[in-house]
Amino acid sequence: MSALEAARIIVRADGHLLVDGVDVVAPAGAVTGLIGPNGAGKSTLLRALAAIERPDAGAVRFGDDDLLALRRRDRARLAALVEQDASTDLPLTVRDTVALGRLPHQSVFGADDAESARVVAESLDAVGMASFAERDVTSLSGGERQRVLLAKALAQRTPLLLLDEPTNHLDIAGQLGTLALLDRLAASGVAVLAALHDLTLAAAHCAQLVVLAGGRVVAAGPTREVLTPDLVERVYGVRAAVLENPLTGAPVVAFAPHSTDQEDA
Ligand SMILES: Nc1ncnc2c1ncn2[C@@H]1O[C@H](COP(=O)(O)OP(=O)(O)OP(=O)(O)O)[C@@H](O)[C@H]1O
Repeated sequence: MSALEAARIIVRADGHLLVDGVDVVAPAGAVTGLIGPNGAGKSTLLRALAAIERPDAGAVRFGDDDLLALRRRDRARLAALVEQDASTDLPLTVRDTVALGRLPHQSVFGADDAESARVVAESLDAVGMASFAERDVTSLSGGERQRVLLAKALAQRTPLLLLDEPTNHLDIAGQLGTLALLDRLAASGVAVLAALHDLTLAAAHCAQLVVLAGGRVVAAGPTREVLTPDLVERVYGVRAAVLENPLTGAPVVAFAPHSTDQEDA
């Protein structure tokens, strides 16, 4: 099984250094969390890893493949990116939107239509959107749209899945369902790298974390080692305690409100 291995990634825009020499490893069979404050560079990094916007320097490998050197179609068979709040302005049905994820696998002769239809149906089912298949995608709520975009990435059937805030807009059941789905994909051998804001969700589902701040990796490694009160205070400027979820034993992050921060210190 292959791992995503990105080294010394640099992204500049308009004279600003947005990603500054970042190394990331995301192994197959695990969900790796990418965390960090607003503006840390998470989305920029994910877009660079997927070569949506090519990095100015650095290497992105998946197993034996150099992702930056591959043709777009070949890369799209290896890596899928679910972008944050990606627009779904095309007036397509939900089914046809998800079917776009099959394009990298389709021959010009269209001989795999039945297979594609099956994968699209399975992908919609996996995100609980099967009953929306004929709806116009522009009529969906934010959370429904988010699920459809995830289904489109699932339909790509890639061994590497990159996700930018996949729980955005989702209610708590949707958030837990999405993370459970990522767990299942990882268990089937997929390498999953997900930018997440909710530290408790990240702690419960990610075997390892990469912490980004100011375009740099400030910590990386096994979640229980990385996610400490000190790290949270250093990176987010918020006082925190890492507790144990009484239902699961997983870490739960509790925060001190900003207003009492100084008095209690
Ligand atoms: N063209 C640009 N010129 C200058 N700065 C930019 C440009 N594009 C993005 N940025 C800045 O780069 C930084 C990283 O943005 P990015 O969207 O990658 O952060 P993020 O970690 O995903 O944040 P969030 O958690 O808010 O989604 C931000 O401060 C953003 O304002």
